Amino acid sequence: MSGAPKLSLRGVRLDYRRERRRTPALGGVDLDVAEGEFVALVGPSGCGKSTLLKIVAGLVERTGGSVAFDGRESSGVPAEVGLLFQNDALLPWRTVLDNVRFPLAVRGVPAAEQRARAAELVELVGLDGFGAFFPRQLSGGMRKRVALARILAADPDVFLMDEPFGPLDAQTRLRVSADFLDLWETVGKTVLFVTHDVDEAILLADRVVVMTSGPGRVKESFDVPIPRPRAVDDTRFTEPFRALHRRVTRSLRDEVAERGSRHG
Ligand SMILES: Nc1ncnc2c1ncn2[C@@H]1O[C@H](COP(=O)(O)OP(=O)(O)OP(=O)(O)O)[C@@H](O)[C@H]1O
Repeated sequence: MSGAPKLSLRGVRLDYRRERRRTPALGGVDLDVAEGEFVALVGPSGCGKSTLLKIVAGLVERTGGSVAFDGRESSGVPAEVGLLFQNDALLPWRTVLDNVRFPLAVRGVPAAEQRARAAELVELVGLDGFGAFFPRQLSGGMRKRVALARILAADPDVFLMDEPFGPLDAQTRLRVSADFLDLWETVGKTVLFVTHDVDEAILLADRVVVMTSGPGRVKESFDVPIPRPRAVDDTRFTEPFRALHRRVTRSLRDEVAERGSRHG
């Protein structure tokens, strides 16, 4: 092992072309994520969080800078990543089990093994008994769980998550986040997680990175001093949580205020 970070971004820039003008969306992002680290990215709306994730996923081509996994520069779609975006992207014509085993089939895992592993994962995410259901027969929270099981089946080195629990109602969101936290604490994979919810960022992450208003750059990084395993329900009422929440919120608020005065 090179000792390089699992994921390393240097000077990542992106300009969108809009009405023949170049609009900078990312203004040079530097960020390292260590192996097994969970980093939450927060920032003002439109600062380029989703764009950054898409660049790491190879879905959007950067205008400048570099993206490296384990010290190796990446271009195109990297094999290392698994995506979980707001849209759960389940295949509607496949059952829960068949959705979950899809990445295993793509990898050429023998059919019996696919079925056994998919059943195990479906149980792990709390959907035992729903394997033969189709996505349309499930609630939003259940579909998220299927998407989680599928990304666990794919077993990528780096999870890229863009407000994955965003569309859920508050209660379901809390439950799915708590379950995801349990799962993550077992698998310990590297995660880059975009959210606009400071509570969620602190509850889940090892580190919360605040971005500037667009064109986005890294503004500040806060270590989360809350031991694991964390109980989502209790953690929010602890003093370390509240103290960090204040600091992150202030950092974000200053950013929105600065943008207001720049544009005002
Ligand atoms: N396909 C596109 N073409 C042109 N401009 C785009 C495109 N996608 C995003 N943008 C612009 O790039 C900037 C960053 O967008 P992005 O969606 O990455 O921000 P975000 O921080 O994820 O926002 P939010 O928190 O509101 O989801 C915005 O100003 C947006 O209008």
